[in-house]
This record gives sequence, C-alpha cells and structure tokens, in this order.
Amino acid sequence: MQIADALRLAIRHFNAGQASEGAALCDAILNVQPDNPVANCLLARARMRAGTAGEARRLVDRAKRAAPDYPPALELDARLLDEFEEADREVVADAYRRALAVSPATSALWFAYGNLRQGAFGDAAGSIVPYARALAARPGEIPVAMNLATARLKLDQAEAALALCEETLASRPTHIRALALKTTALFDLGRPKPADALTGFGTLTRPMMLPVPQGYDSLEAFNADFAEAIRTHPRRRDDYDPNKRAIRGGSIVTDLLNHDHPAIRVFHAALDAAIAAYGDALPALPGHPHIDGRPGGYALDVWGNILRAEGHQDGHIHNLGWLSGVYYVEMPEVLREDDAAHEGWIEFNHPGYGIPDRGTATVHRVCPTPGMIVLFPSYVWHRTVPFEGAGERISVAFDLHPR
Ligand SMILES: O=C(O)CCC(=O)C(=O)O
Ligand SMILES: [Fe+2]
Repeated sequence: MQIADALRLAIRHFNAGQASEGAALCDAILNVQPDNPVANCLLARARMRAGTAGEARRLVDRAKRAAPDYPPALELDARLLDEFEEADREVVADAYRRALAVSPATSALWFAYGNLRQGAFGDAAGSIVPYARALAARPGEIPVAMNLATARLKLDQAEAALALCEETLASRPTHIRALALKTTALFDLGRPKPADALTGFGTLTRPMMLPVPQGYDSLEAFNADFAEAIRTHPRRRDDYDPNKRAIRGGSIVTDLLNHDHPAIRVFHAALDAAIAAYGDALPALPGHPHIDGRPGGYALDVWGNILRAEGHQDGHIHNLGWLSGVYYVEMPEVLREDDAAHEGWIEFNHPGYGIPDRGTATVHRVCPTPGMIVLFPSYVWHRTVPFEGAGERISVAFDLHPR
C-alpha cells in the first residue's frame, strides 16, 4: 500500500471510532517514514484522547521539526501545553496565536484561546474577539455562546449577554446555563419580574420537609443514623478538584446512595416521595422552561457535603439536572432563623463563576433545619454563607437527570 493510501485509511478508521486500527496503521507508516507529519499528528491526537500526553508530545515535536507550519502540529502543540502540561499562560497564548495564524477559521482554536483569556488571564474583554471568531466559524455553537455571554456579564454588557441566551434558548428552550445567565442578565438590566418568574421562589424553588423515612419514628432519629452513614461513607474525601466542585473547605461523598446502609436505603424512597410531592404541586405555567422541561423519567445523582467553620459553596448551577435539591441532615448550633448575618444559610440568585453580583438581584435565603429539603430548578444560582464556630454542616445534594 502507498503511504498516501495508508494515511487515508487511517483517517477513515479514526473517524469511524476505530482508534486502535487507525493507530496501528500510523505505527506502520512511521516505521517507514518516522518524520511523516500527518501520521505523527494523527497518532498524537489519538494518544491525547487516551490521556497519554507524554507520548503525544514526542509525536507532535517530531511533526513540528519535520513541518514547522503544519496546522495540526501547531494546534496539537497548543492544546497539549494548555490542557496537559500546565505551561505558563504566556507560552500557551503564544502557541494558540501561532496555531491561529495558520488556521484562522478553526472554531475550536478560537474557543480555546478565548477560554484562556477569560480563564487563566482573567481577561474577559480579551476573550470577546476570540469567541466572536469562534462563532463566525461555527454559528450557533452553544458552549461558545455561553462562555461569550458569561464574559459579557462580567463586562456589564447584559443586553448582549441576554441576546446570546435568547439565541441559545430559541433552539434549546430548557438549556440550563442559558436560563441561569438569562436570569442574571435580566436582574442586571433592572428587569426583576421575568427573572423572578424563572426562579419561582415559593413554587418552583421552595423548602419542604422530608417525609419520615420508613422504620423511623422521627426525622431526628433518622438524621442521627444518616449522619453516621455519611461520616463513615467509603467514598468520603477531601481531595476534590476545586475546578469541578463549588464546595470550599470540607469533605464530599460522591455517589452517596451507592452504599449499603439502612439509613441510605430508606432515604432513597423518602426522597422519591418528596420529589413526587413537588411535581404534584407544580403550578400550570405553559411556556415556562422549568415546567416544559419536566422529564418523563429521571435518574438521581446524589452526593454529600460535610462543611466545617468557614466552609461554604460558591455560587453555582447544576448543568446536568432538571431539578436539583438539598436535604439537611445536621446543622451547627450557629444556624438560626433570627441571624441577620445568615451564617450557614443557602442563598439564591447570586451568580457564580466570576460573574459579579451587581446588587440588583432578588436574593432569597433559607435557614436550613435538619429534616428540611430545598428544591429548585437546576438553573437557579445558589451558594451558601460561611459560618463560624463548632459543629459540622451536613447536607445531601442531588440532581434529577432527565431520562
Ligand atoms: O449545602 C447546601 O446548602 C448546598 C449544597 C449544594 O449546593 C451542592 O452540593 O451543590
Ligand atoms: Fe448546588
């Protein structure tokens, strides 16, 4: 087989998801032509996908030496520096600029460069043009539109942010991030009424009490067992990635229900009952994205949070859910209904992810008590207020993933 034919076949394999066949062909080509830039880059991309970045780096460097302006080599070089090698942000920025000079119509490169400006550089203004170029190359690309809307909100350009949200919602009316950013844009623009209608405090966002789980006389007795189950859970850990979790200080328990403990078993049924009661009480609001987005079935993702003094949750939303909620298991002494500082409370409508709170949002707060469950659409921003003093604040949060 000619080299050119072998490369075509390798590309066909990769495109069909047959990575090992594609890689075997690239290996064979590189045995004959070790510097072949196409084979080196194809294989490097496969290695990067598989997470073996060191191997990818060796292949990319070889491609770059053989063909310094070969666009895929420059693109892979930038992505390796950015995503795997923890390179200095200036080095990464240079690499993206070099890659963009030879591939000025590659949406993914502009998107990645915009994310570098907004993220590592904290330069929202510098991310606008890259995101706009990304959208020009791929109109309507939702992740780009959402990151651009986020940058617009940081720059106090709520009108432009709102337009981006509406554009996304036109094709995806229940898109969680678009609804969250839209809420903030509306508050920023001094239009609290439609924003409040999205949050629906008292109807869509509301506290209720958990029905007493089977086999227990009271929520108090249940919470004592449940707290013990959470504290001793085999997946309790402190070493979570702060880029992936909103919790600051404290421990988490992932996949909480997946552990054989009597309190966990009965909690699941009580939670399902509470969710069903929430659904039964939902108002008829035709055209409302939370109501229209109600799924026929759902899967539960449940995790635990153990916070100590000064621990808290930054403002966030739950991108994968339809409905989210928090059940309160054990609260420190300091939490009180009459606390003007709201220590340890949950607060709604303060945005997160670096989006400023311009003081125009309708902030709702709930003082959690053990046995309480607070439910809210997954697009409603929420955070917790840090608290001082002794004791642990144990909550169990969950998402309903549409199915
Ligand atoms: O503990 C709380 O009040 C909030 C928890 C939360 O928002 C979460 O775990 O996602
Ligand atoms: Fe949350």
